[in-house]
Parts: sequence; C-alpha cells; structure tokens
Amino acid sequence: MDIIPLTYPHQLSKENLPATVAAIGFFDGIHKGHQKVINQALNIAHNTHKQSAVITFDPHPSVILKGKIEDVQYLTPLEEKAEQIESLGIDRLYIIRFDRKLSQLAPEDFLAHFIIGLNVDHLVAGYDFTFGFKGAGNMNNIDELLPEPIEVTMIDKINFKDQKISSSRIRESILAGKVEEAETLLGRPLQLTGEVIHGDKRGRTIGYPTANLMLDKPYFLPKIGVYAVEVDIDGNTYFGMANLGYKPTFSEQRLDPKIEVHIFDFDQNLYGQKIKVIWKQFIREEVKFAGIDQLISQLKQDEMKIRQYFS
Ligand SMILES: Cc1cc2nc3c(=O)[nH]c(=O)nc-3n(C[C@H](O)[C@H](O)[C@H](O)COP(=O)(O)O)c2cc1C
Ligand SMILES: Nc1ncnc2c1ncn2[C@@H]1O[C@H](COP(=O)(O)OP(=O)(O)O)[C@@H](O)[C@H]1O
Repeated sequence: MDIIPLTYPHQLSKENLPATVAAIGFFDGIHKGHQKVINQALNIAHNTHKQSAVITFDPHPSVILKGKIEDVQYLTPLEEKAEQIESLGIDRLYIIRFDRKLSQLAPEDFLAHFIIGLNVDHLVAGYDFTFGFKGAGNMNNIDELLPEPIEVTMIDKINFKDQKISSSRIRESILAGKVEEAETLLGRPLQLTGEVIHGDKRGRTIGYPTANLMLDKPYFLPKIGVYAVEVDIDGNTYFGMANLGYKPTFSEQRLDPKIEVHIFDFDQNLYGQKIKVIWKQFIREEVKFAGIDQLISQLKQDEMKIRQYFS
C-alpha cells in the first residue's frame, strides 16, 4: 500500500493518477462500520478493474475546530490505522492534513481538489460523512456540489443491539472493561503487542512469574484491572491472566499503568521477546492488599476463575 500525505493545496495532478475507487472518512478504529465502507470500495475497484484508495484525515477535526490540544485518544493512532487499512487490501492511502485552512475550504472546492483532483471516479462513504466548511457538504447534497458527475455509493449505518456502531461507543466499551463487546464492534480482537522487559523479580518468588510488557506503540487501554487474556508467542497461543495497573500493594505511583501477564502452563524465559496479548474478559478491579499472602491467595482464585473461563 502506498501512503500519501497531502496538505491543502496538494501538488498532485489528476493526469498522473490512476482512475480510483475511494472510501473516505475519519475511520478511527477501523470498526465494523468502517470495514463495510472500505470493503465496498474494494469490491467496486475489483469489479471495475480500478485502483482502490482510502482517503482519511489527520489529526481529528476536533483538534482544530474545538481547539483541543493534540491529546485526542485515538482507538487507532495513525500508524495502526494505516496497518489495518493495508490488511484489508487497499492500494493507496491518502492522509489529508486537517488544519485551519482545510477546515475553511468550501465543500465544492474540497470535492474538486481532493476527489476529482485525485482522479477518484467512484466515492464510497458512510451515510453521516460530512465535508467542507462547517461540514456543509454531506451525502444528500454531494451530487449538486460535485464539479463533474462521478458515482457515489452511500453505506447505511450498521447497528449492534439496536445502537449504531461508532468509535465513541467502542471507546466507552473499552473504558468500561467490556472487552468482548469491543471485539464484536471492532470486528477483530482487542489486542496489543510489546517486548518483555525486566520487572522487580517478585513474581517468580510468589509462584506467579509475570511477563512485564513495554508496549511498541500507544494503545487505547481498557479499564484498570485483571483480565483473562490469550497470549501469542511465536505463533503459539496460550491462556493467561493479565494485570493492567499500578501494583498498589507495592507502589504509590498512579500515572503510568503497566501491563503484566502470567501465562498458564508455561515455563520459559521471555525477556527481550515480542508477545501479543488479546483481552478476553474483565475479571476484577485491581486492589491494594494488606500483604503478599493476601495477594497470593487472590491470584489463586483468579487463576481458578480464568482457567474455568477458558475451559
Ligand atoms: C492476574 C494478576 C492480578 C494482579 N492483581 C494485583 C492486585 O490486585 N493488586 C496489586 O497490587 N498487584 C496485583 N498484581 C501484580 C502483582 O503485584 C505482581 O505481579 C507481582 O508483584 C510481581 O511483580 P514483578 O513482575 O515486577 O516481579 C497482579 C498480577 C497478576 C498477574
Ligand atoms: N508462566 C510464565 N508467565 C510469565 N512469565 C514467565 C512464565 N514462566 C517463566 N516466565 C519468565 O519469567 C519472567 C517473569 O518473572 P518475574 O519473577 O515476574 O520477573 P520480572 O519481575 O522481571 O517480570 C518473564 O519475563 C519470563 O521471562
């Protein structure tokens, strides 16, 4: 997949670009609804022997329009968004820099410059996609705003349990620890990868060694607590129990939560290895124990409960 960052104005000329079917949207999370839009563009491109593209924006418009500093918590930060889009099989990804100048572009100029100007002759978007100054362009008036006619395909909203699948709904699910619901809405497992680093070497002394992770990129983390997890090591899947938190029994810091996982029926050195952790179910809140014996007896209960969950 070619990744092409664009600003307004860009210097590309239509004549040098292939006829393209493009899906457009912010697409944070690349969830099931987004996948439907992108897959529709892919199918049309395949059937009409054209190139496929995704057109997206960075940063999120709210950063510019609502003056939020760049601390929007993305479900898929740009790098992961690009990876997800690539995995769907898209040929090129245009990333339009969303700045003040872009936000002031009239809807018809947006289409002329970023749709017609990129040789897009078939555009696919969700029913609620808006574009141009004050979001005045939308899927109802797009035909009148296009400087020349092209095909436009609108994808209806998709629901889960009578509610629209949206990035904000998924964010809420994850923050509430509802990781199985997030998996359903995302249409893929909620997971992260990191390198196993050294901890305090306490785990082995209490019968529960834990692989401590240094994450390889920023992730949208679930609620603090203990989870049943699947662990992927070199393509092999194991079951385990993870703690996402601060180890309040041993530490006072509350700023930077850490992830560690005890893998069932496993006894190998993992330091320096990359492992993948897939969140399966929230088990309990993290607590500050009076001492190490209370922690151990709770870990035994967690293990029983989680082994049962997986059996
Ligand atoms: C399943 C699981 C649950 C845990 N729950 C708690 C907890 O509720 N409170 C806490 O202070 N630490 C908790 N821990 C963290 C342990 O304190 C930690 O694994 C232990 O101190 C070993 O740390 P080390 O890997 O740095 O040696 C949990 C760890 C695991 C694997
Ligand atoms: N079942 C297991 N689950 C997790 N790590 C294990 C397991 N068995 C062995 N290990 C190894 O032990 C290390 C964790 O032991 P621990 O005493 O908790 O040390 P640390 O505090 O450095 O994480 C892991 O990084 C890994 O290399």
